[in-house]
Amino acid sequence: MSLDWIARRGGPLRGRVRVPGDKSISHRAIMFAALAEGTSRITGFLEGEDTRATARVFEQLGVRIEAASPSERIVHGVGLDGLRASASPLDCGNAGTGMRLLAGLLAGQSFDSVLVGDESLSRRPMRRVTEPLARMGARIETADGGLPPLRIEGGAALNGIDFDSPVASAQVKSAVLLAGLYADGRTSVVEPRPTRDYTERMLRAFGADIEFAPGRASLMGRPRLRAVDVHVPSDFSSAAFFIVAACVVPGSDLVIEGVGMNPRRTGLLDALRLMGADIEVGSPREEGGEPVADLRVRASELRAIEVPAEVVPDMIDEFPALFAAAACATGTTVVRGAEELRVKESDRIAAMATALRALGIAVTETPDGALIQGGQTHGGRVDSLGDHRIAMSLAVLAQRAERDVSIGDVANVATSFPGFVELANGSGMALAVSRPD
Ligand SMILES: O=C(O)C1=C[C@@H](OP(=O)(O)O)[C@@H](O)[C@H](O)C1
Ligand SMILES: C=C(OP(=O)(O)O)C(=O)O
Repeated sequence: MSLDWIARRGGPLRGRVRVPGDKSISHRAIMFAALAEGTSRITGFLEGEDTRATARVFEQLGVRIEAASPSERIVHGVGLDGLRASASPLDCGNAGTGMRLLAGLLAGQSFDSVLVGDESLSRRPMRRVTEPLARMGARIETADGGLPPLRIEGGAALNGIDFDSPVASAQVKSAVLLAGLYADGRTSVVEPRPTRDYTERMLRAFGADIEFAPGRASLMGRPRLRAVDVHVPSDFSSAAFFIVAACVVPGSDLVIEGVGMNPRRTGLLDALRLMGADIEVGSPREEGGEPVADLRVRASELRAIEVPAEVVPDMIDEFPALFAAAACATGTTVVRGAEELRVKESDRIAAMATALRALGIAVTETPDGALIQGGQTHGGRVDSLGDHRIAMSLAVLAQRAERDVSIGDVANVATSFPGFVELANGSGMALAVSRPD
């Protein structure tokens, strides 16, 4: 069913909010708990469509998972060799993370599997994982052009490799490491720039023999994984929409509680501070082995910047929100080295450039980024192209628009951020849901 929003200038953002659990950690918690021996309890689990799809896949593979209460899962692990074949294809929905990590994990099984996804996922490149996995001995067939579905042949004998990844991607690194769990010997990955390290941290917590440092990881095959409880912190990428909204809506003073602050995720804070944002990191602490904090954000006048290349992977999912901030800043913000944005749920450079222009903001696209000239946002009709992060970023920008902004095709916000509309309205934004047909 098609779903639109009508967003308009709201009041200042005030009070305290808590956003849902981290998507990357929730996917991995289900996967590693399923492969462990014993029962793991996951709290703070993201009740999003992406992570629920991953849980359903493991149920199809014979793992019993109880939804004890909202945001809680009890996973009855089956051990490294306990998964069973599924008679039907495994549907990863909209989730690149789900499909790419599962490709590595299923390459080491004794049975065949087929991974499918929705229309958006079916357009996303999979050779970046199937090529290194083939070097390990995996047998995976893609559709033409290296696209899903993925047909994975079971029974392949995998060997560990030294993989020099050409792309800074936690999904690629993780796919190789997950296949490495089933490989003979050691599997090592080196990255061109460090990416999020949840796979490494969690595999260690589950008992794997793994060494890692920013930009590199190395694990021994055939470990014995033992159940542990996982607490999932709030997702920095979901907090990002509230951070930017509170920066740009005059008079705002908002606290976002319990936000995951893994340094491989917080590049947006660096970028916004360079732009003159007023963001305080309060009560830094550790929860479930991850740094978390309460962020207090007050409105300020933002200035354009050139986003430093080294923070790009640390804010890869935050660029749509940064584009919204740049549209409200004085001067021209320059983004480079972010070509990965073109292969996300949508081409996020093109999607944001088109939408911003429709709202009166001058944007020049480049192959690996954009130049965004801050200015007054008009009203109008824009399309999120079914991309959750584009939809939420445009809703934030609309808080500074002269007139109503109608945002098309927003249903996929449920993949990463169930309850966004209610939380946004509760904090002071103005967002109404409409069903055009
Ligand atoms: O490993 C992960 O959980 C993710 C890695 C990133 O993708 P890439 O690995 O393609 O950069 C990110 O964009 C995605 O939202 C989640
Ligand atoms: C890119 C994203 O996720 P995935 O790759 O898992 O679809 C995202 O959530 O922004």
